[in-house]
Amino acid sequence: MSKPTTGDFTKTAGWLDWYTGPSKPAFTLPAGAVDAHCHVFGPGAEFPYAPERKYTPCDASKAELYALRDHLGFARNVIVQATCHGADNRAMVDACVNSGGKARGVATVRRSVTDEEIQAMHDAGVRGVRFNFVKRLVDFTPKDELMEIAGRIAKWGWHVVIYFEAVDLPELWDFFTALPTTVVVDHMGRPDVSKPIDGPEFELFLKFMREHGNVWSKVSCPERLSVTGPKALDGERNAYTDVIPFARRVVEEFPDRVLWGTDWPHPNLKDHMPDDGLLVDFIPHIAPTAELQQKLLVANPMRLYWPDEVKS
Ligand SMILES: O=C(O)c1cc(C(=O)O)oc(=O)c1
Repeated sequence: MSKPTTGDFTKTAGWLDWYTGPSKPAFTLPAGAVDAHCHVFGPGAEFPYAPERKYTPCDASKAELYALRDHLGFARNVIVQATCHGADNRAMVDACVNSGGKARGVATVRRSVTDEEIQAMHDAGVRGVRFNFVKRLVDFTPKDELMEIAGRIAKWGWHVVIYFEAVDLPELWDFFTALPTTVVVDHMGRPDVSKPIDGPEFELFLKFMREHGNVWSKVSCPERLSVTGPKALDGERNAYTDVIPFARRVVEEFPDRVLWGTDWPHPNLKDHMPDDGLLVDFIPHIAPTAELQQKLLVANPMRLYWPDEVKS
């Protein structure tokens, strides 16, 4: 792949561009595998970044995303609205519409969104909204506004994707458990993997899933969560070993409510940019059997995003 462009925007200082030469995974993805968490950025010249954004990325276009999908062996993508586009969903919607039915989307909307706009996004392939509670990424939105949005999108059968950090779960608990839809947690609720897996923080996350059958989790982003590495670079096929017990625990306890995604183009990484092929090789460490892999990569995302294509 060629080097990422940036258009007229100036990238955030220290920005790490996505990796242009991903390896072929050694792990063969099951047929029909879905990369259930990835983004597009711009291109800024066509889809400008939002004025309220907290970072300015390099561009990551739909064509580059489709090329990565094919290279890694995925059949489909779920494209999650990135915060650098605010509530302007045009880049994400454009990437869904032009995918030939191979992409679904998750949008960010404000209270002012109209039913007609929701319907148009639904027709384009959007199936959820994202509520973000990570303070470095977004300004605060009142919970009553979010609850109103959740109530409205439920009519389209959409779900709510939530992004938060583990330390904030106690404070957000009552709001999350009151949501009326399926709720999908980004990146396992960002556990601190240097803390014990049986400690109170991760235990609270497991209790959240255990006591609420509508809560799903993405077991993604080991490259963000890992403290000890090793990094998914230079052929390393045993990367991010400190994240494995956490992700595997979630996959094994809740095999029917987990999703996996590359998180390409990996916004805001500070330390290194992983080789996406080696990230795919992380999957069998957290989903060690063919049955778990089939659920994580095919059956679960198909049930949530392409239910019409699932034989009952
Ligand atoms: O941790 C992050 O920085 C991050 C940012 C975004 C976004 O800006 O939308 O999405 C993610 O999945 C992760």
